[in-house]
Amino acid sequence: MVYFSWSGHTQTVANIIHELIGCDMVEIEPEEPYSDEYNEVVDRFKNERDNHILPALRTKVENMDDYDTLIIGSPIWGGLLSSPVKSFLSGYDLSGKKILPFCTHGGSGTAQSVDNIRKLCPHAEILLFMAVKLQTLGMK
Ligand SMILES: Cc1cc2nc3c(=O)[nH]c(=O)nc-3n(C[C@H](O)[C@H](O)[C@H](O)COP(=O)(O)O)c2cc1C
Repeated sequence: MVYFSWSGHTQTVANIIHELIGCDMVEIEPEEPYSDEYNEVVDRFKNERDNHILPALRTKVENMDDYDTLIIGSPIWGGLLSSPVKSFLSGYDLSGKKILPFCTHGGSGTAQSVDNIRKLCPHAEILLFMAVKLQTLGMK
């Protein structure tokens, strides 16, 4: 499983899945961390979105060939997959692998994130998608 989480919600869900199934788990970390300030994150995200910027990542999975199934967790940002998860998916050839995506969001559901994954991984098989609303986690 790989996931990115800015404010901890996606990490909470990742931890629950990890506890249930005991898979390998890797957190996607950008080389330049996102600010702790919400407004600054929104500005950076908009710049990345509008200029098609994929942030460089510190995280590398050297043995991707060892896995045939990938669980991918992302917050929804502006109706999209978060930029670091886009970066991650664009960095590997996931052809022939199974992808089980999940997202956390504040109300918009999966929005365009499944389409984002389809475009970035055109030859992967995308299975069940899970969307978790913050309120479900007891968060606001
Ligand atoms: C830059 C940014 C954009 C967001 N855009 C949306 C959105 O379009 N729809 C939505 O439901 N929630 C949106 N949210 C809320 C997050 O999806 C939600 O808080 C998510 O659970 C955060 O996950 P995290 O704590 O793992 O970072 C946005 C949050 C941020 C920081």
